[in-house]
Amino acid sequence: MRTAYSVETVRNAERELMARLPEGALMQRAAAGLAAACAQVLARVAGRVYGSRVVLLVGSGDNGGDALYAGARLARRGAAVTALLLAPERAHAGGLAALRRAGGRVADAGAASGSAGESIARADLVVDGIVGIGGKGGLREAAVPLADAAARSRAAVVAVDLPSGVDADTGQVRGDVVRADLTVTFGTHKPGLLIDPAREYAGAVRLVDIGLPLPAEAAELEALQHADAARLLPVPAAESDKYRRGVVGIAAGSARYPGAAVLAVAGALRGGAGAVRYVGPAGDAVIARFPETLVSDQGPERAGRVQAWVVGPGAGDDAATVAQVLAAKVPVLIDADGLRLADADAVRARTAPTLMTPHAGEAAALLGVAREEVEGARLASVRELAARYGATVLLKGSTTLVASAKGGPVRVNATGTSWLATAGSGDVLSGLAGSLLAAGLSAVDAGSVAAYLHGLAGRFAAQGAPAGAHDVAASIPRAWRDVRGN
Ligand SMILES: NC(=O)C1=CN([C@@H]2O[C@H](COP(=O)(O)OP(=O)(O)OC[C@H]3O[C@@H](n4cnc5c(N)ncnc54)[C@H](OP(=O)(O)O)[C@@H]3O)[C@@H](O)[C@H]2O)[C@@H](O)CC1
Ligand SMILES: Nc1ncnc2c1ncn2[C@@H]1O[C@H](COP(=O)(O)OP(=O)(O)O)[C@@H](O)[C@H]1O
Ligand SMILES: [K+]
Repeated sequence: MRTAYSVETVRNAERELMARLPEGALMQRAAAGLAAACAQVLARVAGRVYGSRVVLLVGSGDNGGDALYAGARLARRGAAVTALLLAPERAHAGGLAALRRAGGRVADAGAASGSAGESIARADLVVDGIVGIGGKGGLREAAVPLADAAARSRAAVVAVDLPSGVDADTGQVRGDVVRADLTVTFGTHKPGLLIDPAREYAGAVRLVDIGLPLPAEAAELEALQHADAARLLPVPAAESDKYRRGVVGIAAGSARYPGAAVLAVAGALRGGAGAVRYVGPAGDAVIARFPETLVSDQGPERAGRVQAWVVGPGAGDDAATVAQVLAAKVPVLIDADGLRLADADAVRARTAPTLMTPHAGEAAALLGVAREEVEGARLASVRELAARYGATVLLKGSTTLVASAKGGPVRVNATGTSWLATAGSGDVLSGLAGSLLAAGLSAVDAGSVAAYLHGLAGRFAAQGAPAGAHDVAASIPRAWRDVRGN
């Protein structure tokens, strides 16, 4: 499991560790890891470190200190290193001395603004040490021209700890920020490195272990890795039969949107339940495509036993079906139209697990805010929804988040691809997650494993070219095999 911790937790761990270590030791660990990563980047973009041109953007805190010490290491290996100081009188004194000793140049970024831009334009590598976890808000005015010059330059940009200006704890981006090709982060991932919009500015992320003592239960975010997903996948045993594997009920589709039913069933059939029951007006379309589906034209109450329900994709205005499903004593996944039609009190009153799967627009409607507000503050939004509804909430998007009403770390999924932004792919996800619920996974596990498989399936289906939602569903088995290593 990959984890991310809040700035406050990182600071506490830093204090605890610093008390046991000689002064400056932590920063040296960070700088060593940073310099090694920079050397690899230089080998790629300039052929080698010796003779390459490196510009350090140095703010007034320890983030700038990391950049200066790493710059000193690169200078000792023969790189021409120039540090541009945003606040010369407050730049990290030890780092500055080390850089000078190693033969690096130092300039005042403000006084030399024209030549600062030129050195950035000619650089092979720009190291962004403007601000890290001590930052508030977007970049300050003085730093903006440096970030702009770095964005225009051909140089690779390596961010120290975080791309300067992003919010470490929330992933929010207010105003200007640095766009990095690589972020070298210390001790732990920060939430902003895993959640959009900030994640997008971090580029690839490399974690340098500096020995921070971080308690597992204090994590803000968790991201499943292959081994975690593999452990959670419901795999049938010799004594399994279709009922023991779980039956998932899909109450979806309408005369207007029969395709949503077909796609939800397509996802459900690949999710690990032993059987898929469909109720609703799109039975003919479902059977024509998937003859293995158990189709009923009765409502959910009379459809026969299921271990979990999915309700809502393409449901139109069928509030009665949503209400019937919510009254069921089994886990329920509510998606799409179902989110609009579900009575909030009925959701809160449920005793079996509930998993709601809104995209940002649907989440905004439920919260009564503008869509941009949800997109800019995804972590707070998903937590707020989970608390309001007393349910597990999976917020879809480029980084999908899954929050439990009980609190605890929020799961973040990073397997997706923007090719998944295609009509109907959310229907596939809801069927897939419903199937995992029926197979016995908790709501958080079902949601996060489904997002994990769905993201991988999207990659396999697309491989750099457009794919339809049915292609995504058809690639789910490949995602399973990939996760299980066979
Ligand atoms: N924690 C750890 O374990 C370890 C941490 N380490 C490193 O320390 C870093 C944290 O250092 P830090 O605490 O000195 O804060 P930092 O990020 O340099 O920023 C503070 C400075 O930025 C300024 N500033 C603020 N907002 C700004 C903005 N929007 N735009 C521009 N400037 C802004 C602010 O100015 P002020 O408000 O004081 O005027 C202040 O001077 C951390 O990210 C990591 O790199 C590693 O060395 C080893 C282990
Ligand atoms: N830019 C993106 N990057 C990665 N995944 C995305 C992106 N945009 C959308 N997705 C994923 O695609 C799916 C779209 O679902 P949804 O918005 O419900 O679409 P629909 O209602 O058409 O099925 C979700 O799983 C979402 O997480
Ligand atoms: K930075």
